[in-house]
Formats: sequence, C-alpha cells, structure tokens
Amino acid sequence: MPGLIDVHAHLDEPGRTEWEGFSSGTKAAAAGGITTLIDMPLNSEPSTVSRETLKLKTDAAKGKIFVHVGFWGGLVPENALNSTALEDLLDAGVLGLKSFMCPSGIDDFPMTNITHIQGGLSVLARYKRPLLVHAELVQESDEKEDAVSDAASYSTYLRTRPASWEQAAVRQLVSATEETRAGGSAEGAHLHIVHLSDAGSSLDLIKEAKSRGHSLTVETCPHYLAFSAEEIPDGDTRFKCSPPIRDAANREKLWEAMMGGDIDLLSSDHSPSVPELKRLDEGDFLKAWGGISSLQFVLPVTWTHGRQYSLAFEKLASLWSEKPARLAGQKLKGAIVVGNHADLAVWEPEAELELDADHPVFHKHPSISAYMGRRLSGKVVATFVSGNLVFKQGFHATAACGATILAR
Ligand SMILES: NC(=O)N[C@H]1NC(=O)NC1=O
Ligand SMILES: [Zn+2]
Ligand SMILES: [Zn+2]
Repeated sequence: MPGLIDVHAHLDEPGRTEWEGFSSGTKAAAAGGITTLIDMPLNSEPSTVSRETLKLKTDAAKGKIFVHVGFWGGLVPENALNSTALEDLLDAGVLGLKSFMCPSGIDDFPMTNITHIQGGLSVLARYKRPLLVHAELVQESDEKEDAVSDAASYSTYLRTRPASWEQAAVRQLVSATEETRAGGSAEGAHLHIVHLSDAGSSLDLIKEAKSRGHSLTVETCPHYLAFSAEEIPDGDTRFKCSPPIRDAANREKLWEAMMGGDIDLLSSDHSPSVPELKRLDEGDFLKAWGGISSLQFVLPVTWTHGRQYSLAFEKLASLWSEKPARLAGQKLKGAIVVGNHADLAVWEPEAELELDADHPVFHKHPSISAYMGRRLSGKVVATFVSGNLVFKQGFHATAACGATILAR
C-alpha cells in the first residue's frame, strides 16, 4: 500500500532528544510502514515558532532520518497577530501551523485564544496551508474538589477533562471557520482539528459546519479506537493522554463516524517522554506526562481493531495515506500512481505480532507504550522511501536516506 503519512508526531529533537529524537523516531516509523512524518512544533526545545527555530530542526535532522520528515510551525500568542512573523515562518517552509486552545504542558508553547486563531487563519488563507488545533477549552467544573481524591484512578483523570472541554473548543472553531467558506474573507484557509476524542456533540458540530461548507477536517488516533476508559487499569499512566480516552460507547461512535466518512483521517499523536515523567511507580494520573507512545504500531492497531468493522484496504489507505497527504499539501504522495514518489509499505495482514519484551521496538522508550503486551495482526515486512528500501524483516538500511520536506 502507499506508505503511511503520519501528520501528527512529536519527535522532540532538538532539545529533548532523551524523549525521542529523529533517529529513533524515524526508525520506529519505518518499522511501522510510515514513510512520511510531519513533526509537531512542540516538545522539542525550543519550539518551532520562527524561521530560526525551524532551521534548528532541519539542521538536527540532517543525516538522521530514515523516512521523510516535514514540519508544522507553532501558532503562539507571540507570532499570531504579527503577520510579518507568520509569513517569515511560512516562507521558511513549514507545511502549516499548529496551536493549542488549552495549556500544552510545554512552557515555551503557550495557548492561543480564538482571536489568535483568526489571525493565523487570515495569513494562512494566502498560503493555502492548514491550521491544526488542539481543541480543548478549559471549563470551570464543580467536580474539581472531588476529582483530586484518587489520582491513581483513571476515572478521576477522565473527570478532569470532560467532553464539554472539546465541545466548547469546537464551538469556537466552527464560528472561526465561517469565513473559510467560498467567498468568505478567509477563503483558502483550512482548519484541522487534531485527535478528536468526543464522538458526541463535538462531532455533530463538526459535521454540521462541514455541511455548510466550512473548510474543516478532523482526525482521531488509534488509541481512541483501540482502548476504552473502562479497561484502563488504575495507575497505568501509559494510557494518559489529552483529550482522554473515553468510554466504550464513545469508542463505538468514533468507529461509526470514521467508517461513515465523518472523521477524515488518522494520526498517531506519538507523544513520548522519558519514563520517569510517566510516573509509573506512583501511578499518578494527575502528575504523569500526557502522551501515548504508538508510532511503530499504528498500522497493526488500526487493522486489528478495524477488522470487526469491515475496514477495507482502500479505506485504510485513505485514512493513513491519501487524506494525510492532502492535509500536508503533498501532491506526489499518498497514493500509488505513476509519477508519485515510491513511498511504499509492504505488510502481511494475517501475520501476528506479540508485543513482548523480545519484539524489536525502535521507540526510544518502548516500556511506556500502551500497546506493549498486546497481540496484534498486520506485520510490516518492508518499507520503501522514494524507492529506497529503508526497512526489511526487522532491519533498517544503514544509510538514513529520508529527506526533509519544506513547503515552497
Ligand atoms: N505536549 C503534548 O505532546 N501534548 C500531547 N499529549 C497528549 O496526550 N495530547 C497532546 O496534545
Ligand atoms: Zn494535542
Ligand atoms: Zn500532539
């Protein structure tokens, strides 16, 4: 199939290479059939928010990447209302921008309000590049007191980030994308909601806005499709992410929405940290780093769980290749077509993987992955990046022949 394109990965280099890094991250990608990664602007140090900080990224990637890597730039309060600064970042080659509507967990990546987001959209309209948004808006809650009672209980964590946070954010984003409709003042701009977890009102609002012609897409991640709140063991902070994994009924609705075409694409949101920050010993859901480590496993996870929903190969390729390529503006990727880049994944749908301690995992910290210990089907046999064999039967090519992707 066409190689997977993961539009949402945190590679954390430079600055937090002990969390992941270009070499380990792209090796994990290649082993998972991913041929292109788009790196998020935060969790590295510094964040990618300017021409200079993008240069630090591309310099750090040199000679280390086993798959192709593009970059999102950060939309932060410092640059959001400064069109010269945003143009400079976009001219330097980021494929689009990313912002947070809630605290990101990273000090040098502050959250944006809806005015900042509108500022970003008006500049992006001219470049025809997307704005990706982490859509959770902090709501005051009466549950707060109660919620801190047992920090090792998953239900405590879940109550601290209810679906109403996603709904409030989506409501603002829907009104901000009004002008992206044909003839609107921000026509040409596009807004993409990352990692949707709430399959309730948030999804209804998105569907409605799309039907009115807003330029809007949405992704979810394999962890929201594979896990449910009911089955997360207390203290197992490997499952902590935001927005949180919700109940099984919500998971069912996410699958329905995805199979029905209301969710456009999938991404990993691979967001590792050092194991200490996951605080697995204490099992404290409130203090642990939020982020799921999954990069190498997204294809078998999607396939394993998708079989019960009759997920076809064509749909898999649409969710993981075709639509992500479109979002990232990669016209020569995402499909096996004459003239396209030969970015290919070869895999055996029936072959099983036992993710035990002997399984070769290339994430920097395999132990914090929520998938360890599971049995999955769908084994990647070989991965080609621009026609080069980069991974075969558990081994990587010696040369890191991936290229950085810059928009022009
Ligand atoms: N900073 C960061 O990677 N945050 C990510 N982690 C997570 O679980 N959700 C996110 O947005
Ligand atoms: Zn996020
Ligand atoms: Zn993320």
